[in-house]
Amino acid sequence: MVDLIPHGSVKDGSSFLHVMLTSSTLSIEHNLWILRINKWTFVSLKKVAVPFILWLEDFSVCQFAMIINKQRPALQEDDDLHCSEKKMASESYPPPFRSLPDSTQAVDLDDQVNPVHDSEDPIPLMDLQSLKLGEACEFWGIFRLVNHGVPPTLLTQLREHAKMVFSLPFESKQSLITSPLSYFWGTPALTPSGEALSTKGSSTLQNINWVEGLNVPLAQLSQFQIDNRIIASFSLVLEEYGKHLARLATTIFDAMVINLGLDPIESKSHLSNSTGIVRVYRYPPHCSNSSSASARGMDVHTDSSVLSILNQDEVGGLEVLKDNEWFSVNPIPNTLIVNLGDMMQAISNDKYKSVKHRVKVNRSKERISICHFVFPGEGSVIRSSNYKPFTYRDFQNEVQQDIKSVGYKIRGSSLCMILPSVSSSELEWSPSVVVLFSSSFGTPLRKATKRCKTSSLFELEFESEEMTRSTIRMSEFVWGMSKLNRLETTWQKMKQVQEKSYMDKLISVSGDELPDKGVSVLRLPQVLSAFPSNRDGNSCVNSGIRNGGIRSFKSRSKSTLNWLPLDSQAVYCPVAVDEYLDKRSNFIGTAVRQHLQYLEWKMEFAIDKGKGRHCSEEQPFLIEQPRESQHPSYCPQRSGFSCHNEFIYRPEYCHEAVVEYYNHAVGKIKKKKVRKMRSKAKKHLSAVGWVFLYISIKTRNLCYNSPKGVVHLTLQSACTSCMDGDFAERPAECMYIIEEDKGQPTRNRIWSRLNRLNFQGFYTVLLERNDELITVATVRIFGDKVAEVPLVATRFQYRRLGMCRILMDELEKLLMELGVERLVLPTVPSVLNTWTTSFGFSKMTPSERLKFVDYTFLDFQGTIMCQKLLMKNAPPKQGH
Ligand SMILES: O=C(O)CCC(=O)C(=O)O
Ligand SMILES: [Fe+2]
Repeated sequence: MVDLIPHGSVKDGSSFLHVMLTSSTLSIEHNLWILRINKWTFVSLKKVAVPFILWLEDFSVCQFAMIINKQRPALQEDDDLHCSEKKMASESYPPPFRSLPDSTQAVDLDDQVNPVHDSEDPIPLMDLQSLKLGEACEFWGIFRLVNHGVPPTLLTQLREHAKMVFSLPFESKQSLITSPLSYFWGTPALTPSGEALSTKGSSTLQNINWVEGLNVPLAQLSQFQIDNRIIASFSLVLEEYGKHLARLATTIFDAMVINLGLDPIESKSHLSNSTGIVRVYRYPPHCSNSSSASARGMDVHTDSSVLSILNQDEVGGLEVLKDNEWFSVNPIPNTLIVNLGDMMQAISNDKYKSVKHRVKVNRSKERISICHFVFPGEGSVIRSSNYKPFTYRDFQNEVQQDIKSVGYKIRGSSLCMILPSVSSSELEWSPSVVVLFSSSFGTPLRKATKRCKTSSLFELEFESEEMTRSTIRMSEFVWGMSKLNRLETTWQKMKQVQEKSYMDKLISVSGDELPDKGVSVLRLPQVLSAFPSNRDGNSCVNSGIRNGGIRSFKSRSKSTLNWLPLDSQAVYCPVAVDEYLDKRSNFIGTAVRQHLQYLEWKMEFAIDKGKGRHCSEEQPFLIEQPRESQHPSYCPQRSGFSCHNEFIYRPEYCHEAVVEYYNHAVGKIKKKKVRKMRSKAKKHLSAVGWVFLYISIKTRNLCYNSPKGVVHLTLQSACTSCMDGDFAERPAECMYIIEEDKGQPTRNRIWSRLNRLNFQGFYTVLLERNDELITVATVRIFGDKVAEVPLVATRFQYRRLGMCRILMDELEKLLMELGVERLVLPTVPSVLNTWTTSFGFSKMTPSERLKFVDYTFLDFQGTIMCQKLLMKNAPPKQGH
């Protein structure tokens, strides 16, 4: 059945708007919201005004929403929605992840055995502007970063994009995600070309990691043309993100070099941002049960990187090991997690710690995380007294060997890492109390013959000819053991070997040395007790690390008042200063104070008079001090102004502000509202990629640079340009619509002066079966000359079943009955063929398009206009 529901039939005074949105920040599940809208279970604009996209491989890029001010859907329907969303999400998972057991029955056995401290957040907190790294790096190997300067909108946007990419059907992800990106699942262990290793051909899911991911080598992103629109737009956001993260990595690394007293010149090559890789992960929900209790999001590991910087969503699951205890790294909005990798440990000569961590999957919610890794530059040799000189490539080769043989990385087996540069003759050896066997060192190890009295080194005897003897550090010894324990076959082998009395004893060490507590290890405490307690050089006392970033100042007052330092928190928030100035108030709010504190202003107050005063060394009172170093990635090459003049606004999406400010410019708004609007409009411009530069710091006059680099000298001109600019110029999510006033139907307001943003006259065509919506299209008829169908969408589960054809056939019949000559629609290039070969459309030539220049068709950037003549087959007209 096809219903034609005219939007105009809504008579309650509610305004309605069709919103075409070309951005892709919402996940595909929002499809359902739209469908529900068309079922007249309306949602408020707030729910749907966020940009979204529907990607329909069969047809076209379709984006739409109809906004009507009505009640929220009933609760029951919400549940239904949740179920279908779940089902749909499940179809996007790799097949082994699709069964979603009942979460209420799940018992996490692991938790009982291996308790995790998650009541509070013990992870050291660090302010990028005043990094106090020592304790965090030495004892934790991980810290939480605040004041990092990455816009919160970018962090969220990235995760939303990621969600959408992961929501694509599993098969599409496999075929669409191509070089330089790669898609993997079941393991985070990849080859250098980004291919997953261990899930292939794996018959057992026992050791599978409950994760799927994208591997993104950042430096290559801009060199490849990505055809798929969702992935292409995701890669643009990733590029933007990568620039911020490169800035963070450099700042943190430089601070570490200073903290470690290393030579900054020599250390430079130990971190190369061109090596930056982003891994985007989705952890589907999973309930541990008896058959798959071992399934984890990610097994215990250390990162091979110099630094890893993590952006995680609100679900949580990351845990780190410290002093033999697991701690949850709780999700805290707008903070990033920095963890140190193996390379940093080596560079620091083991002073800093490459932290062991793992990810637990949530029972009912999927988790998104985005991890950025940086490595030493190609050929950069790491030299330190604990290790033989090696390059990252050497290390990586060893890691690849591990992955090939056992499916995961064993840090200690990397030979270049384990061979200390000290010569054996310098050490004082005693006979070893242990003898072990392991094939995990690449070459069969026969026994450990001697143990060093003064350090945790063993001398080993190998069975191979080319390497007969070597030394090994205790930790590597243990890693080797753990590796052994993970391999059932080796266990067998080991037993045989034992029987052959190749080994005298097996040893074990305490759990913190092992990558996984669950592995079975023979415990011989008496052997253990023979080892020195500092066997890994890592013994430490629990460190309660202080928050960084807050500088306290001594009073320099010469007045008779008793001036005391004001110790407020330092928070980067320039817009607070701007707002303060806009209001021209004498009241300095907390946010301003925090920002000034951040800029290292002197902050004092006098108790007896209840006064406060703020001044910086060089600047007069409350003059904003732009700091180039904070946001180098914002530094636009695109304008003639130098970037130290840049003024950074806290981005806040609010299209309405721009519209309002524009309306003010054309004289429609009262003056007193203007100040507030101005600041909001600027925030919005900032959120959609505009950059502000001071023309003169003294007068605080700004100029406004559009994302394409066009400079505007007034905010009015910037707002007008932002509203009226090309789709190409304007970021996609910038569609200037207005939200209904709360609960009150308001005037129908169309916010653009442009015809092509006129959304009146649309009809929604629905294909339903048994009250279930299958396909929808949006159609607008321009008299009998032409009709347009800018949007067609079929629900996931009904795709590729010819449903769109049924709807289009019915629609065409209907249009023909109405005497409409021609039907046009915009299509993305990749599905042009479908429309032309299966649906009888043809590409419109430029001259044909010109004939319709007065018709305000909705067409989207990157789409091709197609047309189909209807009247040639039209049945004779019936009298109306
Ligand atoms: O997803 C996470 O939270 C951590 C990922 C991780 O540890 C890794 O990619 O190495
Ligand atoms: Fe990791």
